[in-house]
Amino acid sequence: MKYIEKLQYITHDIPQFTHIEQAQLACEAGAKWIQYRCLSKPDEELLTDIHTVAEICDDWGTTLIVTDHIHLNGKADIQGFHIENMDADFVALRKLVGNDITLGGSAHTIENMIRLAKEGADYIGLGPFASTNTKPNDLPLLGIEGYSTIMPQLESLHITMPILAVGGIKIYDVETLMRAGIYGVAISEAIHSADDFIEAYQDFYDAVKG
Ligand SMILES: Cc1ncc(COP(=O)(O)OP(=O)(O)O)c(N)n1
Ligand SMILES: Cc1nc(C(=O)O)sc1CCOP(=O)(O)O
Ligand SMILES: [Mg+2]
Repeated sequence: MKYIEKLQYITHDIPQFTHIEQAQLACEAGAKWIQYRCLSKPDEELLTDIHTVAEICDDWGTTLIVTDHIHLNGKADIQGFHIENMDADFVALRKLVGNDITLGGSAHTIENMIRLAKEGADYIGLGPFASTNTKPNDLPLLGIEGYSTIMPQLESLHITMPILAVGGIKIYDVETLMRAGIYGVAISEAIHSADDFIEAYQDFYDAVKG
């Protein structure tokens, strides 16, 4: 099983910080895992951004995951991809990228999770926990009840891969989520919209590590 970090910072298109600035701030705060999530730029601009983010991550010993854009594999120093498409064929994706690249998938239900586990994803982002401005969607919110129901079901199915909660998580939610048995959390807004980015990241870090 690959090592997966418990706190993942997801970059976002926001006016106050570029993706590169977010990566720099997160690394300065101690981030060991960054997911570069930019769905608005053409490949050439993406690669320019990603090369710089990869250099920052390399300097700080931070893992760089890119959301989607798996066709960029091999074109920059990227350690893995988080695939948004719930119907993606992870067996085919694994064949494409090989075993060394981390592949994460999104899930909303236990059925999604069983399929991702069978198809060899390395971790699962399970959400949305609560409503979020980062990715508004119509999906039912899982809330703490959702995680408390799903985690024991996974255990009884002997699915042991890391499960990260995602979507609208605030600092005061982390302790209860960890108690529900999740492995970690993936956060964007509560960090990038905080008065102090670095302090907010570090508060999440402390909460996740317990
Ligand atoms: C760790 C992690 N978990 C979940 C997501 C969000 O995935 P999803 O909502 O499927 O992605 P988008 O459609 O919003 O791109 C994530 N990015 N990371
Ligand atoms: C990319 C993404 N998708 C989500 C979903 O729930 O589908 S949450 C998310 C980003 C993280 O959320 P936040 O900014 O609220 O921490
Ligand atoms: Mg999605």
